Amino acid sequence: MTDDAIITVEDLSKQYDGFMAVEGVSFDIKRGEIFGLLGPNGAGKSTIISILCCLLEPTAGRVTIDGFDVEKNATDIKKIIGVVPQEISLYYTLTARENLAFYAKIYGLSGKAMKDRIEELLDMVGLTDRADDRLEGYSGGMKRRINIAVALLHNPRILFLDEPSTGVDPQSRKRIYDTIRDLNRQGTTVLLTTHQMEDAEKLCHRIAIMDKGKLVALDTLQGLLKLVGESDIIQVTSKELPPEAADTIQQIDKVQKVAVDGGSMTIGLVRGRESLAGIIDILIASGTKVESIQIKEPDLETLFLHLTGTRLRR
Ligand SMILES: Nc1ncnc2c1ncn2[C@@H]1O[C@H](COP(=O)(O)OP(=O)(O)OP(=O)(O)O)[C@@H](O)[C@H]1O
Repeated sequence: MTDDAIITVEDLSKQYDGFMAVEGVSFDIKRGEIFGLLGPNGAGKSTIISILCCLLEPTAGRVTIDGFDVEKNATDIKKIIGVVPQEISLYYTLTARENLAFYAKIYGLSGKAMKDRIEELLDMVGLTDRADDRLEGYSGGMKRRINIAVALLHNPRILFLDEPSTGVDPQSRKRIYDTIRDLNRQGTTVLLTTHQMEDAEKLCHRIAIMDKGKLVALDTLQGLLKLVGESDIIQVTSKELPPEAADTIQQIDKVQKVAVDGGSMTIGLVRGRESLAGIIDILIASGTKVESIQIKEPDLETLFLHLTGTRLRR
C-alpha cells in the first residue's frame, strides 16, 4: 500500500458457482484520483465495484477503503462512499426534486439543509430548470444525472460510477464529465468502470485494464500508450470478409493480430503503413469488396488489442 492510497485492493478474487469472475486483482487508488477500470462486458468490473461497495463478499483477498475493511466495516464504508449503479434506481412518476427529497430523507437530511443540498446538486448536474418535471419525460442521460445527484446527497468523499456514460446522449455525457471533474477538483476520489475508451481517455488520471477477470495493465494514459510502441491498427470494413483473407493477412511478418467482427476486420501490426499495400493486395485477391480502410493512431483500443488479442467493443 502506498501512503496516499485511499483504496487498496490486494489479490482479490470472486468466484460464482465455480466460475472465476475476478482473479488475483491488486491495485491502489490514490486519494483525490480519478481511477478507471476499463474492459469489455464480462471483464469483472461490476463485480469489483460491488465488492468495494460491500454488496458482495470476496472469495479471496482483501479490500480496504480509507482504512476500513470491506468485510468488517461495511457501515463505516457506506457513510463515505456514493454509488451510481448501472441500473437507474429512481421513481419515474415523481419529479427530480421529489426523488432527491425521498433519498435525502433516507440519509437523514431534513428542513433547510435538505433543501439547500438538493438545489446545490440540481445545479451541479445542470437540471435545475427541469427539477419539477416527472422523470418519465427525461432522457436516459438526464435520469443518469439525477442518479449521480442522489449518490452525492450525503457528500461522500469517494464516488463509484458503474458505466457512467452508457446509453447517455452526448449533451448529458459532457455534463456528466464536467460534474465528475468538478467533484474531483473539490477533493472527491472517483472510481469509474467503463468499456468506453472516451471515458477513460478524457477523465481518468490512471487506468486499469481488465480482461476475463484479470488486470492486464495499469498506468496513466500516456504510460499505457507507450506499451503499444510502434503498433498501429488497420481497420477494414466490407459487407463480406472471407476468412481466408484474415488467415493470409495473419501470415504477414509484421502483423501481430487479426480480429474479424461482422463486417469489420481489425489488424494489429507494427508500422502499419509499410504493410498496407500487401494487405490491400490480399483483400483484392480474396474477392473482398472493401468499403473502407483506415490506419488508426495508437489509442486504448489499439492497446487493448495489443494486450489481449481481442477488441474492446465486443
Ligand atoms: N451473480 C452472478 N452469478 C454468476 N455469474 C456472474 C454473476 N455476476 C456476474 N457473473 C459473471 O461474471 C463475469 C463478470 O461479470 P461483471 O458484471 O463483473 O463484468 P463487467 O466487466 O462489469 O461487465 P458488464 O459491463 O457487462 O457488467 C461475467 O462473465 C458474468 O457473466
